[in-house]
Amino acid sequence: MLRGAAAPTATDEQKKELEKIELIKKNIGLYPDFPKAGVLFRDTCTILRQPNAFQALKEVLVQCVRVHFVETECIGGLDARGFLIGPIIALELRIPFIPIRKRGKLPGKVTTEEYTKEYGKDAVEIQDESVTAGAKILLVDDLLATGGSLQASCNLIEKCYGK
Ligand SMILES: O=P(O)(O)OC[C@H]1O[C@H](OP(=O)(O)OP(=O)(O)O)[C@H](O)[C@@H]1O
Ligand SMILES: Nc1ncnc2[nH]cnc12
Repeated sequence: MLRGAAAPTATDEQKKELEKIELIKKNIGLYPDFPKAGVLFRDTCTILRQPNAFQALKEVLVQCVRVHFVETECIGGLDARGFLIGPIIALELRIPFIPIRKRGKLPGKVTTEEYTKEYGKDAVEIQDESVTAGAKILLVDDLLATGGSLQASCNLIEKCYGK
């Protein structure tokens, strides 16, 4: 910024976006010591009880994909809470939604990846037939803690030759 120039002000569009983000944040439930001592559990499902907040979430995420992830060809969602958010984005963008599930839930030929999370171990799976080689898949979930679930899901996509 030039010395003496006025500080840039947010456009009306940006202000609306920030209001939506505030509304979303306000509607996330906080539960200390769940499911075990020392974990602050952020309950994103509380957003779904407030249609205005849920609508704002959809709009913010769809806009984010349109602006920042323009090459997206598929949305991949993580079990279970990524299934609440991913499909509404995919439908709005008219692109496929691919579920990444916990071990043992998907039929047919699957690829598996094990990982460690904030409070335990787990494994995720994807149906091999759901990934076209080279497809650009944007992964969606409600929350990052250690990042283990998301990293494992990225590994899965790469094992199946997706991007
Ligand atoms: O970044 P991480 O440490 O991997 O943690 C984040 C993940 O943990 C939660 O899911 P969880 O595995 O508890 O499953 P759920 O959605 O079925 O409750 C959350 O919805 C993310 O998927
Ligand atoms: N802190 C947290 N809140 C909600 N879900 C979680 N999954 C892993 N860590 C979590």
